Formats: sequence, C-alpha cells, structure tokens
Amino acid sequence: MSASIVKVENLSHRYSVQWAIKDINFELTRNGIYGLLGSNGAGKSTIMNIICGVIKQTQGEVYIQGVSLRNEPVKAKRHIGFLPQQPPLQTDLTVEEYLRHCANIRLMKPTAVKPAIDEVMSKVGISHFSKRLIRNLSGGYQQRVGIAQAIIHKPDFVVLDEPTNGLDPNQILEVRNLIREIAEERTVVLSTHILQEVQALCDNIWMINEGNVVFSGTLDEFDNQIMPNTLVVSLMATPSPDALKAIPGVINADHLGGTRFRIQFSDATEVTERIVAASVTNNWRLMEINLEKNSLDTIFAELSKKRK
Ligand SMILES: Nc1ncnc2c1ncn2[C@@H]1O[C@H](COP(=O)(O)OP(=O)(O)OP(=O)(O)O)[C@@H](O)[C@H]1O
Repeated sequence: MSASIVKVENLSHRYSVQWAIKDINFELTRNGIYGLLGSNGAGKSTIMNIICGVIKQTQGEVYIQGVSLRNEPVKAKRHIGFLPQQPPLQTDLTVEEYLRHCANIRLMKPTAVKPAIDEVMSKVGISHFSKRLIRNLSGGYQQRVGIAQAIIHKPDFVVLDEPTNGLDPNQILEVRNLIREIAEERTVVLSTHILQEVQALCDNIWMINEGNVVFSGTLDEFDNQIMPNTLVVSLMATPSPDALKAIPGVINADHLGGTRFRIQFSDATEVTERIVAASVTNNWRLMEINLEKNSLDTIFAELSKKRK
C-alpha cells in the first residue's frame, strides 16, 4: 500500500452554532491534482484552512505525512504549502525580498534560502521580475508569486484555494499549466466553484455541498454522474406528453408550453434517434432537439439527493 500523504478523519467544524463542514474523511496517497468542488459557502475554504493549519477544527484529525496537525503543527506544516483565496502578498516588497521573507517564515536554513529563491522563481517563470515591486506585476504574475511562496520550502503537499479566480483567460491557462507542472512532483489539492476547472486539471474530485461530501471519485466517474439526461424538443404538431412517454428510453415528458417539451431519458444516443423516427412516423414536425447541459446547481442537487 502507498504511504499516506494526507489523512483527514471525521473532520467537522463550526464557527458558531451551525456546522460549516460535517464528518469529512479522505486519504491522499499519490501525487497529482485533487479537486475540491463546491458552490459558494459549501465549506471549501473551511476544509482548506483546517488542513493547512490556519484554523483549528472543532472535531476530527488531520495527519500530514503521518504527523498530527493538531499535536505537532510546526512539524506537520513543514510538509504543507498554501495559497489562500487572497494571496498573502506584501506588495511593497520586490519579488525576491518577499520570497526571502517567506523562506524565513518557513524556518528554512539560511544557506538554503538563496538557491531556493532562484529555483522557485525559475520554476514559476518570474526570474525576470525578481527586482520588481509586487504591486507593479499583473494579476497573473502576482498569482505566480503566490504559488512560489507556497512551494519555496519544497512541501510534498500543496493547497490552492481558487487559484485562477480573477484572472483573464490567458492568465488562467498559464496558471493551470504551472499547477500541472508543480503537481508532477507533489500532491496538490485545489478548490474551485468552476466545473471546467476541475475537468481541465484534476485526476480526482470531491464535491461538497452544505459541508458534506456528496461525491468522491475519478474524473471519469464524475463525468458519468453529470451526463445530461434531458432534451428539449419542439414539435409543431404538439403531441400529448403520453405519446412521447411511450417512446422506449423516455422516462418523462413535460409540456413547456407552445410546441416545446422537456424529455427526460435514460440513454441519449438511442433516444434521440427514436424521437426523430417517431416524429417522422407520426408527422409531429420536429423543429428543434437539444441536449440540456446540467448546471452545477442541478448536479449538486442531484448528487445531494443520491446521498440522502
Ligand atoms: N469566520 C466565519 N465565521 C462564521 N461563519 C463562517 C466563517 N467562515 C465561513 N463561515 C460559514 O461557513 C460556511 C462555509 O464557508 P466556506 O468559506 O468554507 O465556504 P466556501 O465553499 O469556501 O465558499 P466560498 O467559495 O464562498 O469561499 C458558510 O456558511 C460560511 O458562511
């Protein structure tokens, strides 16, 4: 069996009366990118802040490389790099000065600091801006500095909270490539509320809703869960919903008004052909047939229902 990099046991937290997260369990044993997907307020930042030792959990345990974050926080934190949602940048320092400050906070050996700064600046592609004040960098480059401070002490475990938030499309692609690179040699957990982000980056996913894990598995397993299962069709002859329900593979048909129907089905490829064929046979005069994409909210609702 592979060694445990991160283990989270029965993690629950409440800020005041209500539980923000409830009974979260997982174990990470491999390098790669793990995605934590949840809508705003689902509990992502709470989990990230706890597993990085920023806030102390109400209940449960977190182990990093087998070290208890509760009992030996300094030792455990040597293995952790964290980029919070608001990068902790000191914008009046130059990139190099700031990274030196971060290396000192991380209690790195004085002789190791300069080589580590040079290595990390090269890794994230900011060597040419080493003497520039951080406040004069673009958002994308500031985010690179944020990632640099998270990995300067060579942690095995890196947590990135919404790392592409607020970036433009080009910067998003660049930061995603950088995340892929840093995940080649370590375990990365990243949180996001953007479905495409986990689909673009992650090997494994947890989805959380209202503080509970409603899905955990591989990207393929996740994609199977979120396959669209409704079609909208427009039929000029407006048949009865019962006539549509009689088509094999159609689970339900709702009249949306006018000539339009929403059809729930069990298998997209076959049912589309059957609807087209039935329309020809019955002269329903098909004008439109569209697969409906599930919104993230629908997926959360579906997965939450399945879990209950
Ligand atoms: N410091 C706090 N005090 C009280 N309640 C809090 C605090 N921080 C978060 N919460 C509550 O805990 C719940 C989970 O919040 P959390 O910030 O972890 O969610 P999130 O998934 O990270 O959302 P977002 O993407 O909006 O940051 C929410 O109901 C939130 O209002």
